[in-house]
Amino acid sequence: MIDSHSLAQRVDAVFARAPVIPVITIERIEDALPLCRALADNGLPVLEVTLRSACALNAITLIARELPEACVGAGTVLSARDLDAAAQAGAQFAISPGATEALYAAAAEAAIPLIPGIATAGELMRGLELGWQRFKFFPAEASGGVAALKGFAGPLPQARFCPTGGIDAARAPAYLALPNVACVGGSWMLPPQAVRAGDWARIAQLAQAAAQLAP
Ligand SMILES: O=C(O)C(=O)C[C@H](O)[C@H](O)COP(=O)(O)O
Repeated sequence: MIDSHSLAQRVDAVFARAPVIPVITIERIEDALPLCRALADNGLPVLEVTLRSACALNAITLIARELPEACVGAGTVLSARDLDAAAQAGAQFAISPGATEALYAAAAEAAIPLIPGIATAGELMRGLELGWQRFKFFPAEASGGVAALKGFAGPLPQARFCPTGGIDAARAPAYLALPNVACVGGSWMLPPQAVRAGDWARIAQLAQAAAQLAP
């Protein structure tokens, strides 16, 4: 059985560091440090590096070693194997778009906290039943957005969320104003053309604006 209170505290310590968690897919390992520096040095120290590219685990290792002031986590954690690989690589937390029984079972034994994804009240109830209280709400906009989170707060007030999916600078403040939202995730500060061009100044500027978002 997991220690529900301490798990929530560990996740809250991550969530408290910034209002926005950038969701980063690193296609070229040489981008990892300059890209993550542009984010971390401009107010976004919590980084979700998705396991969606070949170099993702190497990027996590590099960021964990070279940017100790950042807090790097693994995103797109879909299985027990992904969770183990993320922890081995040096990720400080793991985050998933959804959750399965196998993933919850592995997470109960893992060295790093898992932030499971939920989109419905039933999925949320299952996570709460297993002792989780902090979740990713994904895909946020498509799953009812701010109204859905307001709905969860009535019967299930102990749950707090990092909504992600379809959120941008314009939509983020309405989420951040909700009492059951700790922070939001998104990729809007990483326009693909800026990443491809290595335009770290542009990313730094968007990161600064995101870091200033608050309810
Ligand atoms: O890879 C995962 O684990 C995901 O859950 C997907 C990401 O969270 C979204 O791709 C980010 O959302 P956007 O800001 O809409 O780009």
